[in-house]
Amino acid sequence: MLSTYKKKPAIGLNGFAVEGWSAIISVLKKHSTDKSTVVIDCYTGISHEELQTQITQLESDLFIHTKDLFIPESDATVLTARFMTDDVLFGYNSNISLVEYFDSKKLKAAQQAIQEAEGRVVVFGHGAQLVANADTLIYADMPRWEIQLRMRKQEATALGIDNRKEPFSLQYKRGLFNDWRVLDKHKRTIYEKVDFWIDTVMPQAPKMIDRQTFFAGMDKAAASPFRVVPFFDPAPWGGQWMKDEFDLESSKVNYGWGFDCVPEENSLLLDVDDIIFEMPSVNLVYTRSSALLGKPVEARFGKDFPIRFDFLDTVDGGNLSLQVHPTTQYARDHFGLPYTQDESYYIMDAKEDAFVYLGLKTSVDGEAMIHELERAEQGELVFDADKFVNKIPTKKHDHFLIPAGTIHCSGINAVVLEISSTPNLFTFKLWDWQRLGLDGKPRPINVQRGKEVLNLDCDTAYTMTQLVNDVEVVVTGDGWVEEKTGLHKSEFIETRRHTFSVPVTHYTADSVNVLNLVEGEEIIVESPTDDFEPMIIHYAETFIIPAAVEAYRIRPHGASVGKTCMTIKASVRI
Ligand SMILES: O=P(O)(O)OC[C@H]1O[C@@H](O)[C@@H](O)[C@@H](O)[C@@H]1O
Repeated sequence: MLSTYKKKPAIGLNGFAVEGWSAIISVLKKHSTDKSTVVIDCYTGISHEELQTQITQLESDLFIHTKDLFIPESDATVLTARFMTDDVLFGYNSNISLVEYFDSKKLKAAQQAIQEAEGRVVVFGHGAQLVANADTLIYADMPRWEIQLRMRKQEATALGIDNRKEPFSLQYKRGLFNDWRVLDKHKRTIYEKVDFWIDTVMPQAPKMIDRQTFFAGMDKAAASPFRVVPFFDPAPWGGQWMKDEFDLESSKVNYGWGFDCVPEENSLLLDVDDIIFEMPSVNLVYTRSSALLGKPVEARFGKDFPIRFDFLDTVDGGNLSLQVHPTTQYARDHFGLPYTQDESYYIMDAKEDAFVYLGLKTSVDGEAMIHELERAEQGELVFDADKFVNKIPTKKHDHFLIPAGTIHCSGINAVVLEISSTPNLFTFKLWDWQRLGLDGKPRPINVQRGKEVLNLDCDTAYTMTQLVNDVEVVVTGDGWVEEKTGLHKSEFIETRRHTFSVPVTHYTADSVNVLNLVEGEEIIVESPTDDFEPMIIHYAETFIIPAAVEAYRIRPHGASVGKTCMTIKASVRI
């Protein structure tokens, strides 16, 4: 099948961009005099070797790598121990500042040496900006998805610690709970000062843009519909649907995950006069939060993008683990999360035998179920999910609402579009069907945590009335219908489904909108007042409308003209 799904969406603009190390070095040489201080700060995941080799071409009289000014690894381990915890999966959100990684004596000595230096000074590494007043400040950034790939290949060192030999889950835990928080906090303070941004996602094929181009990209993205770059990953339960539908690499055994809108992990592409510059999309959230999120959303969530869209493909795969997510208070107490992992499953596609496990059967003895789960965790019995949990047949366009604390999982042969709050690691697996993870080992089960958050009052009646297809028509017009499909009243996301064969006008109403074309081949998103360039969207593509857009119009386009299309739209309840 010919796929129309675009895997590399980019925001087009004119500006300054160069590619290749020799072009980058020559721009930097021109930009800095022989007596100036050039500072190259960076995120984790970059190749320190590649960068350092190239930077030495700047011919400095004094070269400082911040790793030589850091506290020893053993001290960095102690510094972060409280946030890393002993749990194999979960840490606690760190509040460490980057400056705490520096040995204060070494830092002072370096600053003294810089003052006394006569020629060009180059400072490179994490936190380089904290060492010297830069005449030229460069930032080598890296999207989190690429960092994860490099962690798996043991190519990414952590902040102040070389943990490449650790299992991926521990490397990721350190990134998520500590390093990325520390580095993001620092990056948020220097956006306005950075003269040049370097993209080294493709080894030995770097790109560089300047400050004006960076902000022009941010301004354009915050004022028009845009997409982030989706990424796909296999899973123990992964399926075959996305492979065909999105034309993914056929040699992979399966694809379970499709992350289509997780701005803290996805990339954003700027197409600067045909040079494609890749950066973490969270840069947009950090620099243009009020235009993107909307002021009331920013007031509540700060610079967090609160909505996540992703696909879970189990077609010819397996059941997800039977699981539950922490309540808000549990997530605060145990992980330092400001809000928890509330979810919903919108069914994109389903085979005849597809189903979802959701909520407890009426009259189930919750304590007895937990006891059996505990015994199953010990390998003493095979847990009989059907005895305790509602197994609900599902079809295309069903919407299941999954507030935290609800026992759930999608079964085999479905394609779920998860429309959820952003946190996505906080899954307490209760039962994993005696299956191994992709690494050949059983995945960690968390009945002990799960039993503390399970909502035992969520029985069949509650599930069927409150969590399954709680759909209400909001308004209809000639050729279109708008329905409210969720989420549950205890979740902060509102979802509206539009079924239409004619143009429909939408209003952001002070909240970022995230949409997906769940039916139909192609639509076009336009500004009723010509404020942004029209954007074409294909089946299953997720797209983001910044709150500042205010009004936008969607109509069937191309092959879909005259046909009925459907979008699902998520926004934050204000
Ligand atoms: O945890 P597994 O079994 O891989 O399930 C896959 C995923 O299911 C979804 O519902 C989410 O809750 C994820 O957080 C979870 O990880």
